[in-house]
Amino acid sequence: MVQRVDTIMNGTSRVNGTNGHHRDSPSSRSSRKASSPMAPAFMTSAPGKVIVFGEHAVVHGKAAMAAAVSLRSYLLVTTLSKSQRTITLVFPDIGLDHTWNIEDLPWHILSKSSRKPRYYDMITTLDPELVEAMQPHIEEVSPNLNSEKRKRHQAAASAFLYLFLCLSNPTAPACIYTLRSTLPIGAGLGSSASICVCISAALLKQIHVLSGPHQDQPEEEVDIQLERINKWAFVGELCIHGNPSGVDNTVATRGRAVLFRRVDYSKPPSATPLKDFPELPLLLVNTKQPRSTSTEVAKVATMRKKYPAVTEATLDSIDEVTMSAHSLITSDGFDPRSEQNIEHLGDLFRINHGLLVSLGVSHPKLEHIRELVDYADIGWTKLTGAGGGGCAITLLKRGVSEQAIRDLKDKFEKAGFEEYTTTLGGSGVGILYPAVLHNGSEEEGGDEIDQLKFLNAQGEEGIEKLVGVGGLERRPEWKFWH
Ligand SMILES: Nc1ncnc2c1ncn2[C@@H]1O[C@H](COP(=O)(O)OP(=O)(O)O)[C@@H](O)[C@H]1O
Ligand SMILES: C[C@@](O)(CCOP(=O)(O)O)CC(=O)O
Repeated sequence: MVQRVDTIMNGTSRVNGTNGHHRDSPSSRSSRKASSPMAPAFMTSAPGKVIVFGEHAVVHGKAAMAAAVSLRSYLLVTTLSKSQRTITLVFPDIGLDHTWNIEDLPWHILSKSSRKPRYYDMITTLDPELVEAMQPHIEEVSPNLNSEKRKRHQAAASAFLYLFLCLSNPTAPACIYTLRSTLPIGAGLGSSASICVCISAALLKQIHVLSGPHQDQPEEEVDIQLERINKWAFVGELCIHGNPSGVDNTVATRGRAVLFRRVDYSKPPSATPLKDFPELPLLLVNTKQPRSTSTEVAKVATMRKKYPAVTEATLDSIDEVTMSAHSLITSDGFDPRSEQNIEHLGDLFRINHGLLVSLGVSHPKLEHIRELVDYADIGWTKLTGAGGGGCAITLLKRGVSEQAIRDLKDKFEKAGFEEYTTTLGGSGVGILYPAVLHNGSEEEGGDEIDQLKFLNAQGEEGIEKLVGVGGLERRPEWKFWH
């Protein structure tokens, strides 16, 4: 590990924010040799997701239905002065702060032309030699933490470093990558995918291979940019999870809601956008029981090995549930206000959850949420995401009284659970370039979002207010590929 020198934390003099843009006088422009200006600070952002139907089965080629949530991750990229040759990750949500010397990184592995992937390649597996060459640089990340925290740090650092090595080069500008998220980490809401999308979009932007987003961008061009971001986010997910289906990064990239299926991992998945995804009366509750997606996914793989026929039949049943829900919500007469339609979806929630229980990926705390809802008799509950802890979603029956919901929420609170207010089906990946908002002030250049302000923003509301996008905010300076 190298000592971090002169970063934005201990002085802004060498940091190139937008307000630090060189403004040369005409005479200095003509007398000085032209040099490429430093890039302004910029931000990327991507949402988390809820899987409404089909988690785990989707890893084995079955369908899943998922929608973006308004909780999001945000990455601020700050370029340092040219005299510096370091990249720094500042990920305060997990307490990670690490610096690498760019020149020390294992570029030699990628110097063979057949090895270095191109930014437009489709990568479906990690290069074992590159993973091995990265190991010493990953092992130096937070070596003194307990194993659980170290794993978290090293997983996030691996995803970043793998993408950086593939997409960047030894002459890359020194940078600080500061990441914050309003998503709970490791709770089934796709936090890892959302950070991978932020990282992928930022690195692709830095090597100038993303066009737009801009108004009137043709649909096919929009699609190419989104696929480019999504493909590399999937590679980041491979580093964190080992065996991701790709549904999380697809929703985090594209936003809205999708019906997703990946049968052949060497080919792109099919992701059908669900236009007009209904506004469902949902409660989203976190057990706060930590767990890891890769452990839960491995449990199902073990079940499949031990009991192939039974497990395959269970996964097929989940597929049937997802497709039945898809037929229902895309049918002409579907109305989320109809008692009958909601009851039909509720039955599918219950069946899907039961099948996940039988795969061994529930947790007593998830069952406690389900019990509380069942006792109150006001809805249907299923786990969402990998399970083993994390979050559950409850679909509320029509006509449930406010009081009954309040009583239930009290019980959740007493049990130590946390409820989130979020809307489904929001925007996917977005970019704020440069990281400046025009807050109605007349000052030249607007208000720059610098690292200090970003690190000091308090909670979900503080972050959204500062960066100008999320559940409560939608500033026009943010651009999305739609
Ligand atoms: N805000 C964040 N900051 C840094 N790393 C993060 C953040 N969110 C997620 N991660 C990375 O993703 C991992 C969680 O991934 P995972 O177990 O799949 O949970 P989830 O269901 O939330 O995606 C963390 O251990 C960490 O490495
Ligand atoms: C269990 C799974 O279907 C979803 C995992 O979601 P999350 O990482 O718990 O947010 C795995 C996957 O699709 O890659």
